[in-house]
Amino acid sequence: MSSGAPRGSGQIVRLSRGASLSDFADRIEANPGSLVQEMFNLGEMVTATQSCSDETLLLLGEHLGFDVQIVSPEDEDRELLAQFNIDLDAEVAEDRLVSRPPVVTVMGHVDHGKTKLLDAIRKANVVEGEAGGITQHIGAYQVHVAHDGGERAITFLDTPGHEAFTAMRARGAQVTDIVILVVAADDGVMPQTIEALNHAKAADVPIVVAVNKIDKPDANPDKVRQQLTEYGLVAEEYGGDTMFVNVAAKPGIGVEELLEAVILTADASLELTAPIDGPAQGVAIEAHLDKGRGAVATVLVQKGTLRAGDSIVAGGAHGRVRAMFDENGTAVIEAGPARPVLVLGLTAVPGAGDTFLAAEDDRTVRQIAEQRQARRRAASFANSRGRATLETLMEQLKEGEKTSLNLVLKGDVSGSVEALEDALFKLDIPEEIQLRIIHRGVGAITESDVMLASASSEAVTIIGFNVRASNKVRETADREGVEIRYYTVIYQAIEEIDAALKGLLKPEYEEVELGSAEVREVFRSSKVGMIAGCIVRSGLLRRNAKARLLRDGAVVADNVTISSLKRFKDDATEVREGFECGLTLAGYNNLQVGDIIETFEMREKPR
Ligand SMILES: Nc1nc2c(ncn2[C@@H]2O[C@H](COP(=O)(O)OP(=O)(O)OP(=O)(O)O)[C@@H](O)[C@H]2O)c(=O)[nH]1
Repeated sequence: MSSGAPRGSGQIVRLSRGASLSDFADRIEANPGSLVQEMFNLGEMVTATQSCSDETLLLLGEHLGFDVQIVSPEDEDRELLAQFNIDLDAEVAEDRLVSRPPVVTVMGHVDHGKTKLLDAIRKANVVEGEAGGITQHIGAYQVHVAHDGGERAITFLDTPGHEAFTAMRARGAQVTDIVILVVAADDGVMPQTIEALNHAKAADVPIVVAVNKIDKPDANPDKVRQQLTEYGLVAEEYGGDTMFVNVAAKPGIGVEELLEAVILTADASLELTAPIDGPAQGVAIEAHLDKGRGAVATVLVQKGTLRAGDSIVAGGAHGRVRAMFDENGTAVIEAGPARPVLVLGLTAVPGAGDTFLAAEDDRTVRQIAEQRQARRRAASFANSRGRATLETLMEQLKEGEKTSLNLVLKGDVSGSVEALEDALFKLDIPEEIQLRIIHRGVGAITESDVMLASASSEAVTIIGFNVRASNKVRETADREGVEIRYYTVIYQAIEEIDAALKGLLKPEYEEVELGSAEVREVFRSSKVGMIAGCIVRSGLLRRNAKARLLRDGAVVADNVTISSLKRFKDDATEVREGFECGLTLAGYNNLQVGDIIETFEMREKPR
């Protein structure tokens, strides 16, 4: 059956990855309907505006006699940069290369000690002797270790876990050189150990195994070595080529040996060099909007040197580097390869995994950013055309065809939102359920998020990852019947959403908010540390209750306890709305005026 679609004789048709039949029709000056008909004849039901797989586009091209070439987003970006005479992959003369530190990501099963290990490594920054200095979380940090009579640097990405790793890879950013796979010696190899290992293998990244918690009485480090041989990781002492190091992150045992193993692995299997001169290139690791400082992004320089004052573009954001800081909050004026720095001066928040580069002038970076934004808008428009609209979805729901879980994702940094989204789409979702992310963003949960959710359908849940909603927004949510759930651990969010999807969600405890207070004054006491003078804004505060601390709508401390509570000079067990009080938080000593203290209790949830 002929449908009137034109036939080619081998002409090249370039299509963006995920193009629709309509896009294809545009290129060959055909009627989109004719291509739908052709696909139907080939046995596939595809609508004109739906985003197509590579296979579909290639199949149709072959059938019609066109040489379809699918252009990946990375290729498109290369072509865009070429217009500005920028070539990210330009060959650099051997004598212009310098060796650079390895970049390491820590992965492993939940609770096996990734975070503790990252902390221990930070503290073991032996050469610079920064002990006592307070390092800030900027998404990455560098340590210096003594090696072979000299000094070597190692860069750590300090968002542990493979979610962030895969989210970056999904954007085409290959950042990690070495993976430290943490396995708790008392627990052994667990499902996420294998997952992490597979991610590292898929990315062709060498692994160093940190056998952790060897201080525990039931630790069995040899068993870990044995278990991992089944997955192709054979310890050197067993004749293999993977370095295993016994550590105990909590008391800080074996950290130097582990760092030594990282250096040895880098030297044995990688040639880590990069040009140090020329405009900087690299990857944005995480970014967020700061009330006072605007867009704040941590970038990892991969080539060249980034300098204060440089014009840069990161994803669709551009600007001039107003100031740069390292993980100790110290201002830096230049950053070479493998150096992570926090950058101020971008006009917008880039995504985690977005490439960044410095260019000649403001105009170039602005034009690159604008073109990227335009391309993204076009791509997301194409996607939304392909997806069912909310109306069609609601019709389906009414007809009982499909159930859907609609989510709005809000997080403190773009990396966490992406990691969450990525992990969500990897869930094994029952067929009759649709999972939709109707909106995602960085920052506190706002009135407009709630309105968006309530306008959509009944089944919208807002997920706050390390961010909260203000009392006012919460009231709106209650009124509109919009559910808001808060998480601080990706794994936990995923687990609960997974359970919700499968209709199994029956948490035994729920958080019941007691009240909130605003910090009006802070003072230090040599005896009890930091005291906050507060006014209770809603509900009540109770001594020994759990609390979390919010600053500009973001959670800065969670799960702390109100350790003392006073009205004037007297100890109080409770202080109610409208009253002033003084309090201290156990485990948190950096209170600031304007901070909001939210307190809550865990209560058994009625079934
Ligand atoms: N005894 C002992 N406990 C440890 C050690 N390392 C970590 N822990 C404990 O193990 C628990 C989990 O450690 P984390 O560092 O939070 O583990 P994680 O892998 O980052 O966990 P997730 O973020 O939940 O995936 C904490 O209670 C730590 O105190 C260790 O070397 N020895």
